[in-house]
Amino acid sequence: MFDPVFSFHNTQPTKVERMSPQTATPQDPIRVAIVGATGKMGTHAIDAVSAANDMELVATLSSKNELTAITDAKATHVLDLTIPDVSPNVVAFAVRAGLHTVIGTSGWTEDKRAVLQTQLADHPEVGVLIAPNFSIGSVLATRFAAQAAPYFDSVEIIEMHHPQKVDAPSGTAVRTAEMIATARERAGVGPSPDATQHDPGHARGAKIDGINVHAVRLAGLEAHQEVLLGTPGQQLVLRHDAFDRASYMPGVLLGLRTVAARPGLAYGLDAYLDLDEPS
Ligand SMILES: NC(=O)C1=CN([C@@H]2O[C@H](COP(=O)(O)OP(=O)(O)OC[C@H]3O[C@@H](n4cnc5c(N)ncnc54)[C@H](OP(=O)(O)O)[C@@H]3O)[C@@H](O)[C@H]2O)C=CC1
Ligand SMILES: O=C(O)C1=N[C@H](C(=O)O)C[C@H](O)C1
Repeated sequence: MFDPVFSFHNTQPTKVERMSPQTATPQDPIRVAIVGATGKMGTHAIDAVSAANDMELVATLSSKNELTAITDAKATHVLDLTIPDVSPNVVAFAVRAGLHTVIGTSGWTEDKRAVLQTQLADHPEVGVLIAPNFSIGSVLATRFAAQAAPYFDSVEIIEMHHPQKVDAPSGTAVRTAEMIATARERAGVGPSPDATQHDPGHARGAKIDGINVHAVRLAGLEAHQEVLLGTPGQQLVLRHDAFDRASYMPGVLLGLRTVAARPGLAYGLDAYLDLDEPS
């Protein structure tokens, strides 16, 4: 049944909506510490968490703070919006402290996720969400791309971002490539045809799980991605545009509201959404 607490549209649930059906008493507020609070995502997240009446913003950290500020503030949840080199350290601290953690930071490679799994094994009650993208449009575009990918000979990804972005390719592009590769492998579809033999400057992009990913950094852009799918005589283009960081905030709140009920590691916000598996 539809649960308003899990709705993308409901960024302001009332206390009544958050009552447990068993006890019919309001739940304690979610005590959130934001790490990376001075950043572009962090400043939006401060507003979103502060405006949510089922949450309390108890700590805001930047590179200048010790992580112990999180536990000093008695946070129950950590929202990590930092940089790829720092995020694993923040998350390891949070998991050790038994705090549910939502990660928006990019750069969570398979190796880093494996280390996190071992850390979580010692804290089985803790929930962690790695969300490469919090916006519903992007999550759906990635799912649609994975669904379509087995039906086309060729697939390539172009991600386009603002020039302040420190990592490439984007976490969203990596996740999209992984899901496309899995869907094609399950369907027994081989690699995209490509006669390229000489490419000393890597003009064909990075290969992520066998999928070519191209990264553009352009002043004036925010966060955009196209998945190009081609087969003789036709092309399908799946494009998502995030024009504003406000697009991520319903997903941030959904993650914070859900993570405690999902112990262990979830990868991708789609894990918290009721979506059909791509075929
Ligand atoms: N999942 C999603 O939907 C989205 C994810 N992102 C990702 O979120 C991350 C943050 O993006 P954005 O806000 O644009 O980045 P910014 O560069 O604007 O912010 C980075 C933040 O990290 C902080 N930071 C840096 N080093 C440390 C440290 N050692 N300890 C604690 N905090 C530190 C910075 O603090 P200080 O001010 O002190 O330097 C700053 O607050 C990126 O990985 C980005 O790709 C972005 C958009 C959407
Ligand atoms: O740095 C950004 O801006 C973004 N980062 C995330 C990523 O790496 O995919 C999400 C979105 O693309 C915006």
